[in-house]
Amino acid sequence: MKPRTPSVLFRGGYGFQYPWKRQALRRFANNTSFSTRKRASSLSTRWNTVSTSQRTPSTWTPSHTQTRCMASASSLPQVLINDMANQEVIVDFNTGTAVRYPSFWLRDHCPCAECQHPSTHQRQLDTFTIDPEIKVSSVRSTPSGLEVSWPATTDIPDTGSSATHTSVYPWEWLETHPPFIQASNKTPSPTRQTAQRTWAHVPPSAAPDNLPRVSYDAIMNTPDTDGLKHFLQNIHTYGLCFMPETPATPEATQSLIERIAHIRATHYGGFWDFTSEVNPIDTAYTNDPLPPHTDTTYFTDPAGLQLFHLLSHTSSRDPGKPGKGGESTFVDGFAAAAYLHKHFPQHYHALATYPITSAALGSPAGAFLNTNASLHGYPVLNHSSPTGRVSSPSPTMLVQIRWNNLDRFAPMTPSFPNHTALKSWYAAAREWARILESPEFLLTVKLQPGEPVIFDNWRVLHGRLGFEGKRRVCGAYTGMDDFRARCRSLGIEA
Ligand SMILES: C[N+](C)(C)CCCC[C@H](N)C(=O)O
Ligand SMILES: O=C(O)CCC(=O)C(=O)O
Repeated sequence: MKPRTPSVLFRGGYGFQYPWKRQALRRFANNTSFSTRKRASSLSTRWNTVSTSQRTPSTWTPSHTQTRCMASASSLPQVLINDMANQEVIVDFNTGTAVRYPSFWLRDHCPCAECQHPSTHQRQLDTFTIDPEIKVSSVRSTPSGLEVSWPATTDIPDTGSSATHTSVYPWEWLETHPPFIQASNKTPSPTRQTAQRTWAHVPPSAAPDNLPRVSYDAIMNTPDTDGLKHFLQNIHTYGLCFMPETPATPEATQSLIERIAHIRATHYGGFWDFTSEVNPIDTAYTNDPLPPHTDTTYFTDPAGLQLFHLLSHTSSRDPGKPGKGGESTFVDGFAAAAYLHKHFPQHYHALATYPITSAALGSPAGAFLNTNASLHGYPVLNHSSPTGRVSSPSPTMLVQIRWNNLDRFAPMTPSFPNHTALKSWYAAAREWARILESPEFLLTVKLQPGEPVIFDNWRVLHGRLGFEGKRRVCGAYTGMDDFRARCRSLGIEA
C-alpha cells in the first residue's frame, strides 16, 4: 500500500515551536536507528519535521519501511513509529519525555470489549494467537486516546473473521502503564512510603493527642465516605489509627473492620474475642508480656491490618477494680528500620538479606511453617523494586516487616552460609530488638474500652506488657490486598 502523506499537519513542527520535544523524540529516534524515506511535500530531516495547517487529527498510514512523526492538535500527545524489527509506537505526552510501547504489547493489551471482558476486565484475547511480529497498520492521536489499526489476522477472538482490528488506548492509561522501566525510575521509587509519614520520638506515655483518630460515627454513620476515607488515609499514612466513641461491644467492633473489607479468617478464627486461657494455642492467649512483633510471620501472605479493642480488664482479686498491666505497645517499623539503616547499615543489610523461618505450632489445625523444600523463609526486612531485583536494599524500597522472635523457628533448609553470617544476623537482630524497645520508638498505650486501634501489620509492630486479672480483647485481621483495594475505591493511592 503506497503510504499516504499524513493529511494531518501540525503547526510549527517539533523543530520550531517545541525544541524540547525535538530532544525527547530525537532521543528515541537516536536510540533506535530507523530508516525513513525522504518524501515530497513538507516532510524534512531524518524524522520528518512537518509543518501543519490543520489542527484536527486524522488517519495516517505508514509503510513499514517508514518512520514518521504523527502529530495532531498540539494538545494531544504526539506519536512516532519505530519500524525496526520489534516495532514500537513511541508516544510523547508533552511532558519532555516519551514512552515506548511495543506493537505486540499494545495488541495484547487492547481494551476493547472483544479483547477484554467488559465487566471483569479479564483478557479474552488469546495472546498466543497474535502474530509475534505484528506491526500497526495505522495510528491516530484522538481526544479519547491513541487509536491503532491492526492488520487483518486471525487473532480476532472467536469471530473467525480476518477483519482488521482497531484498538483505542486512553491517554491516561498509556501514560500510567509504561511497559519499560524509565530512566526516571532506575533508582527505586519509594514504595508504599510515597505518601507515608513515619513517626517516632512519640512520648512513650498514654496515647498522646497527636495520634491519628477518627470517631466510630464518622467512619460508620456519615452518609458520605469522608470519614471512612480519612480513617483509611490515616492507616496508610501513619500505619495506625484509633477509633474513639466506638460502642464497647464485639458487634460494633466487627462492623468497623467490615466497613473496610471482609475479615481474613485464620486458624485463630475470624472475628476473635479472647482472654487468657489455660491451654493456649499461642502466647497471645496468656497474660505474659509480648515484645514488639508483627503477626502471622509464618504465612506466605501475612495479615494486612489488625484491629484490637480492649473490652474489659478487671482485677482477679476484686472484679470491681481495674486489672494491672496489659498496656499495648506500638512501633513504626519503617521509622525504626530507617534508623537502623542510618546508624547500623551492616545490620540493616543482614536483616534484609538472610531469610529466616517462622512457625505457629500450637494449633490443632496443624503446623504453619514458611519453609519447605522450595521455600526458605523470608528476611525480617522485605523490599521491592521496579526491576524486581533488590541489589542494595534501603528503606525507600521497604514494603514489609516480618518480625516475631517468639515465632522464629530453626529452619529445615539452612539459610546461613557460615558461622560468621549467622553471628552477623544475631548481632543485627539484637540491635533491631533494642531499637524497637527503645523509648524513642516504643509507643505505650493503655487501650480503653470504646477506643479500639487498627494498624498496618506489615509496618507497625505491636506487643503488650504483662498483666494480671481478666482481660478481654476482641478484633480481627484483613488482608493487605483487600485494604489497598478499598483505599483505591476511595481514591487513596495505597
Ligand atoms: C488472633 N489473635 C490476634 C488473638 C492472636 C494471634 C496470635 C498471633 C501470633 N502470636 C503471631 O504473632 O502471629
Ligand atoms: O493482647 C494484646 O494486647 C496483644 C496480643 C498480640 O500481640 C497478638 O495477639 O498478636
